[in-house]
Amino acid sequence: MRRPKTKKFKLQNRHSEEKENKLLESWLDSGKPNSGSNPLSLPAPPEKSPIGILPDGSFSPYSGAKKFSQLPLSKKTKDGLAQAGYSEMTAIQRASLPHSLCGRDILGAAKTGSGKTLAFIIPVIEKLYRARWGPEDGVGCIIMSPTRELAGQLFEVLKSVGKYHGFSAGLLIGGRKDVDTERERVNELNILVCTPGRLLQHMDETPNFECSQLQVLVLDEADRILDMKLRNDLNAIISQLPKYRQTLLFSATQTKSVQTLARLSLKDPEYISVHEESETATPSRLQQTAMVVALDQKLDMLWSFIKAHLNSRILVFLTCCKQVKFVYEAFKKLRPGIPLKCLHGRMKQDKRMEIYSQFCEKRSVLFSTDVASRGLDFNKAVDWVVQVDCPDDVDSYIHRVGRTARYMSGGRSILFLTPSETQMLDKLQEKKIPVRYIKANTKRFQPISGLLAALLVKYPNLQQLAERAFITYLKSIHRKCDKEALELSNVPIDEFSVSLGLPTTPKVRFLEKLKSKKVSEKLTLVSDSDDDESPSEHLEDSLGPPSELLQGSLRNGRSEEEELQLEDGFLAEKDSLHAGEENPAVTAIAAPATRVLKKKKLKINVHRPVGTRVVFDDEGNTLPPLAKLAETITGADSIKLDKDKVKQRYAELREEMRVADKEDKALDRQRRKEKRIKQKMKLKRGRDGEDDDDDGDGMSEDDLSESDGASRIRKKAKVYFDSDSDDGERKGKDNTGVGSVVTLAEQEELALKLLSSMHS
Ligand SMILES: Nc1ncnc2c1ncn2[C@@H]1O[C@H](COP(=O)(O)OP(=O)(O)OP(=O)(O)O)[C@@H](O)[C@H]1O
Repeated sequence: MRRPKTKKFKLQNRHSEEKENKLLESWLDSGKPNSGSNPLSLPAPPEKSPIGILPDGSFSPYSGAKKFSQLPLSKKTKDGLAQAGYSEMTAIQRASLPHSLCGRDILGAAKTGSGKTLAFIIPVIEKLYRARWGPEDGVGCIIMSPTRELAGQLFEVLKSVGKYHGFSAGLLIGGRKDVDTERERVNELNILVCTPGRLLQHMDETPNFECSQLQVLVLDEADRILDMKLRNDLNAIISQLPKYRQTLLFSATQTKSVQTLARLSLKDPEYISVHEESETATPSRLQQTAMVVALDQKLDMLWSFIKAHLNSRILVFLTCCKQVKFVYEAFKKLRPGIPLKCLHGRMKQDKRMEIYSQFCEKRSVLFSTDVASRGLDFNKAVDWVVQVDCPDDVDSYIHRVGRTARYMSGGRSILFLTPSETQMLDKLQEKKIPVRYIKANTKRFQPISGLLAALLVKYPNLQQLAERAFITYLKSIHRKCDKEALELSNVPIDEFSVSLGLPTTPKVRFLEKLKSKKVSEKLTLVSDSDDDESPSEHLEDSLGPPSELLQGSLRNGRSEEEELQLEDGFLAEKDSLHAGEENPAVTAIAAPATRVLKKKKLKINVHRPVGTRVVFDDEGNTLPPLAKLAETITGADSIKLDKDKVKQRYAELREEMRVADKEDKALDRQRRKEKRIKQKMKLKRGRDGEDDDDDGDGMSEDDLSESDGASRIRKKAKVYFDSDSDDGERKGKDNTGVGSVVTLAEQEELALKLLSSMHS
């Protein structure tokens, strides 16, 4: 019943909109303001605006406009913009708004933090306003984002700029439980801000949900939404949208692939890339640095970095959720002196949103996966972006570092690269990304592998996290190696495991399979060719570290290295740059191949010492004795760990364990004694024909453990005072004259122990 009315209404709307668009286009095409009647009383363009040239060669009277107030926008939008504090336009807004307001399809590209959000929010609001869109018209616009946090952020901008308009807008993102409430309301919404998955869920499951009247489709971070991972979702969504619509695509790394864009059926899109001629592809106020850090020193370096920047807001990127979880939990226990937070895709949505807003508000360190790499604004207040693991590609790098130096503010970034990842620097250079090569200040380098090892002994859960982080990281490296034709055998696996504090290198099934596959391939080759070389030589070749490859991938020409002196002094000074002494990065650059071999040898010595007792864990893995573990950490590591500290920590740990063991034994003795006494009492009562309720109040042992401390002491005391004592223990009489098996001092000690166990 509602549809025909809506359609009629829509036709009228379209008619008036087309008229208005014609008017605007005539302005744009003629280069002169239209002096004729204006149905929406759009303001005339500024009289003395410098005339700009549009990509199609025509003049635009608005391209010279610098302020939003100079654009033909509705008063409500202008008020919303003014209220939110936006007056001057940024480059991408200046360049794209004259086109998008005319209803053209846009492919917008501009650096991170340059204001692309307003470049699509304004035309969306204006389009619906001019079409006099109402609740009965249903969904008029869809704004899609690849992540939930970004969708939330876009929704906030839409709310603030569109606050004087009467449109209904909704945020549809996964991880929210109120799908049913969404279902009831989704048809009444005019603007949907969503992630592809949730939108598709509504398209599939919500009765009567349709977008047949859609006017504008916006893809923020378009290249990400169009890439392979979200490909199927997007295709399914597009198939349910009308072809007659305006499409706006924005990203800092815009795709120009015709094949990709063909799926969106764009109509003569305007490609607007405002920074294409710019000297750099990243914001000019962003200071970017990179340093070579061996894989097994990354956590040490990260810890040292955090300790040196306790007054900064730091965003740390790691490859996977498991790494984020482990590093967050481990660092939290080590207490660096700054609040720590973590964000990854496996967290509950409410928690994710909470962390996101907390990080916007407070100085802290946020460990995150790439879920925070795109679009997030974090209140423009991130001081440092630290990439502990090399990003997958240059585009990912651009988006990650783009979380700082946004709009007018400055920012810094640092990228840790292992010796085999240094080719990334060349790729960045090719794409006009100025990264300075620096070194760490060795004086501020604080190794933590020993502390992590101690933590893992103390907290078994943390050990599990470490193992998972270890395996997942290797998997991610394996995937990368596949892509970039690198050898996984270059990765110092044992050293990496030790650096996470793991007592033994966990078994990695896929690695073992890979190794056996390689060995069998080699053996087949040997048997095929009538070669004189022994198979064992081949075997060694295939398993040994191909050090040449590692060396070959290193950058030479160290004279080109630049160093950055920062006031915090974390980064190295020039002298130490060339000294190559204690700096782990220097060691890694100078002789990576020999170092790996040396460490391999050491490792073998540590794990298979002749004549040493081999200890096995529950799963049959060999465990080095604790002393040997210390050797592994202190002796094998070329980064000169603080041996004394490690030893001292182990001594402390041993002492703690000794005390705990003593207490356990004492408790166990007492329990056994107690049991014997109870048994005797039972026997005695049985003999006397009494009820066998030994406490007299009907409480079981379990009840006893649940009851409050005072009654526990009373009950225990009762047992001792009432019992006979013929078990060979020292006998005594208390002043009540009742027979007792323990002395007063023992009773006091027992009571104290019970109290302390109760508190712990
Ligand atoms: N015209 C403007 N005047 C003042 N501040 C602005 C203006 N436009 C945008 N900003 C501010 O600039 C910051 C970055 O804007 P926005 O998030 O839109 O950047 P972006 O280009 O979309 O970045 P990314 O590529 O990372 O998604 C925001 O804090 C926003 O409030």
